Amino acid sequence: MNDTAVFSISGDKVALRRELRRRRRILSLDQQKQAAAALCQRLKQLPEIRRAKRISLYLPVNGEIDPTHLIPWLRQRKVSIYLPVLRPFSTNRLWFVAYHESTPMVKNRFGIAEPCSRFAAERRNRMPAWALDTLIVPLVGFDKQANRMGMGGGFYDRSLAFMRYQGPAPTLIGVAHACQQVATLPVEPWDIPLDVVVSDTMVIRPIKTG
Ligand SMILES: Nc1nc2c(c(=O)[nH]1)N(C=O)[C@@H](CNc1ccc(C(=O)N[C@@H](CCC(=O)O)C(=O)O)cc1)CN2
Ligand SMILES: Nc1ncnc2c1ncn2[C@@H]1O[C@H](COP(=O)(O)OP(=O)(O)OP(=O)(O)O)[C@@H](O)[C@H]1O
Repeated sequence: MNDTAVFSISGDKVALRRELRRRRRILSLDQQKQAAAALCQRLKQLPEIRRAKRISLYLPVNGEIDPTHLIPWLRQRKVSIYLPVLRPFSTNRLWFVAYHESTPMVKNRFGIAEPCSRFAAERRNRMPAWALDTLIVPLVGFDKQANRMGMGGGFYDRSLAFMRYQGPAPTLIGVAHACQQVATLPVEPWDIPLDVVVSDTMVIRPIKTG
């Protein structure tokens, strides 16, 4: 199962990322659908989701596990939903922009749908990350300590760097397919730790030390 341990020992993040992205991309439509349903079942049970009033999630691409089944449920519960938007004039940082039924959408430079720039530019349509209750973060890989690997742009790490300091902080929930688990991932100094990882088959919380 964890046949990629060899990659993490060698520290070859680029090769590991490529392999993990391949794994999720080759899942069949049926496997994708089942995984999304199982993921959302688990997410709905989590206290960090049930008590949240402001949540960010993402629109999946290229085999990413799909958290959007949560949307009707969240809307029913009057939870405000936000999407990550590539922040203009800023290196690899995100804005979190309101996602209503009527939010005008465009594709960003990675081909991911996001609220259009005119909508996102209006401050009233955005929420600073510290004011969100919970972020659902897309993972490329994770390990049993809930360490994460993302797309490699450092978007989430940069946008959440404020969490190193005292102050209000959202709960971070990483999500991925079970096949994206590896034995151990290298932890980088800039990595912001997740509170929990949820896949279609399990919920992993890091063992707290210190
Ligand atoms: N669905 C989704 N939305 C998201 C993220 C994500 O991981 N998933 N992000 C999380 O950070 C941000 C976008 N980050 C990204 C970082 C790198 C690449 C990337 O490397 N894409 C190409 C390169 C193609 C190109 O340059 O056009 C690739 O897939 O090889 C894509 C998105 C914000 N929105
Ligand atoms: N707070 C930060 N300030 C400046 N650079 C950062 C910060 N966080 C991460 N980076 C840079 O971003 C790059 C990508 O980091 P990494 O490989 O950990 O991405 P990732 O965590 O997989 O991506 P993402 O956060 O988008 O999911 C690294 O070169 C790193 O130096």
